[in-house]
Amino acid sequence: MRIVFLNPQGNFDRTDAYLTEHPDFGGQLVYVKEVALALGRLGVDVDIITRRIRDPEWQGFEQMLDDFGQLADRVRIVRLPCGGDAFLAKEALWPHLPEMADAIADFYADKAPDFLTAHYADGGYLAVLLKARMGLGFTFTGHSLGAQKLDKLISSTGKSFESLDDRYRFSQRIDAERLAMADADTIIASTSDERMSQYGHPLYTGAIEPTDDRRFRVIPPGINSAIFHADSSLDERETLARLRSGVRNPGRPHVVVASRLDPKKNVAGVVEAFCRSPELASGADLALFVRGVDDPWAGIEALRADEQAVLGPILDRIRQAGLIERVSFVNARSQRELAAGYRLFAASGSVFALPSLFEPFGLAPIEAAACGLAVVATRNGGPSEIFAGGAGVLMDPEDPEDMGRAFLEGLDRYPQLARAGIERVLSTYTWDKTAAAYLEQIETNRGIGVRAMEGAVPVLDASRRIRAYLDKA
Ligand SMILES: O=c1ccn([C@@H]2O[C@H](COP(=O)(O)OP(=O)(O)O[C@H]3O[C@H](CO)[C@@H](O)[C@H](O)[C@H]3O)[C@@H](O)[C@H]2O)c(=O)[nH]1
Ligand SMILES: O=P(O)(O)OC[C@H]1O[C@](O)(CO)[C@@H](O)[C@@H]1O
Repeated sequence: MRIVFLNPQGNFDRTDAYLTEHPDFGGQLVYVKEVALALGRLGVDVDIITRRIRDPEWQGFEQMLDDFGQLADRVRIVRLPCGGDAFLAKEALWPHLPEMADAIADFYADKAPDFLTAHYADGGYLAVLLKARMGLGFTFTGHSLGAQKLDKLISSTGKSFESLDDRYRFSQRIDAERLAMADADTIIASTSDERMSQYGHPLYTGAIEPTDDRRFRVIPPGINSAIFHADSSLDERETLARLRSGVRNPGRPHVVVASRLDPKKNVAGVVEAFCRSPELASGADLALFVRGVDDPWAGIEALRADEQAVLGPILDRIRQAGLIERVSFVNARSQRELAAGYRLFAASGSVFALPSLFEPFGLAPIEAAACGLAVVATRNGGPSEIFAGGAGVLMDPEDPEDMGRAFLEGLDRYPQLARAGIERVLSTYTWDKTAAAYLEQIETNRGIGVRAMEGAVPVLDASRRIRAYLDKA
């Protein structure tokens, strides 16, 4: 059997060269790669279809056919044209997806694959186009849906829909999501909370009914336990020395943050909570993993403009609070270094903070928990289900007082939380389980036959629907 993963946004290479360096290279990439590799281990042939990029700034994505090396001989990376050679942000891909659908149909002209799995709104839209054209069934995994992002950006920035739409293309994204939800054979959600609350958003009414059991399958993602584990005995001395060199007070417990510098990840919220709580600042230091710069106090020009726009005010706030000596910056260059850094901080009883305004699932906190950190996470989204029953502490990411309280509780109860977190992650979140569940679902779907598509694929434009929703709200 050959299963295709549709993830047009680009990237995928043997060395994970740009993981988390660009805003479009995050957890979804890790997810697609890990599930694809795990399906390969189950004996399935897998193609990850993605954008071909020929850009001197983003080298390594030029070849059409590639793979992940000897350990994954069943998994191919297939890079096809979509909107020219230059790297493009995901929001710029919409007009080019029909071109990519043509290229995919040509690529499989001699032998069609057996099933598609589509990722994010853009992969979902591609699947809708391919199903109409090639009669292939598909699963849709949203990863993150536009409606929640729109809500949070409107409430946190006060910007108009028009200006946000201009930047984030919600009109295209939300329509693409609606089409993918309506047309998918199965929608894969990471948690029941994601299924009910995210797919239940009023902007998806009419496209999907979240209580319809026939349309959903909840499949939790996983962690790579060869990387994220609590055994520090194998960590390389040089890596540890480099990571430790950025830490001002290595023996103290820390509040650790490792998120992309994206406003919705709300790193500034943790900094605000830390600066406001003398009790917290007297009991712990703050450690911020910021990839791409060793010492931000010496300058942040190496970061992209949008990252500088997030980090600049954070530095100002720390300076203004007189807490420079209490904040460490760590530059982890890969997931292996990130995991070694987590273990370093776990040794001093530290907590991992996930302060996102909204987090659809959250691989970062389960990876941190597997390395022995106690988790304090946003109550908005997946973490409320992942860490239910006391495996972590939940907080309101928009309330610095509540965040301060949650961090103190996490530090105070470190031994118990760290133990409960590891148990929860190891018993529930493995990529092999994720892949086995995908395979089972795909085999079931193939047995049933492909759901018929109703009507033609319309032009993507949800702007009237979104305006009507916002007027009502
Ligand atoms: O310096 C770093 C920091 C992070 N990471 C990795 O980046 C990923 C981040 O993933 P996640 O915490 O899940 O966040 P997003 O990148 O925002 O991923 C999206 O997609 C994920 C998979 O569906 C969901 O879990 C998220 O909620 C959703 O926002 C993790 O695997 C990290 O190990 C690195 O490799 N290096
Ligand atoms: O902020 P958004 O657009 O909801 O994006 C979240 C998505 O962004 C990415 O980080 C990059 O596309 C994905 O990994 C994730 O699914």
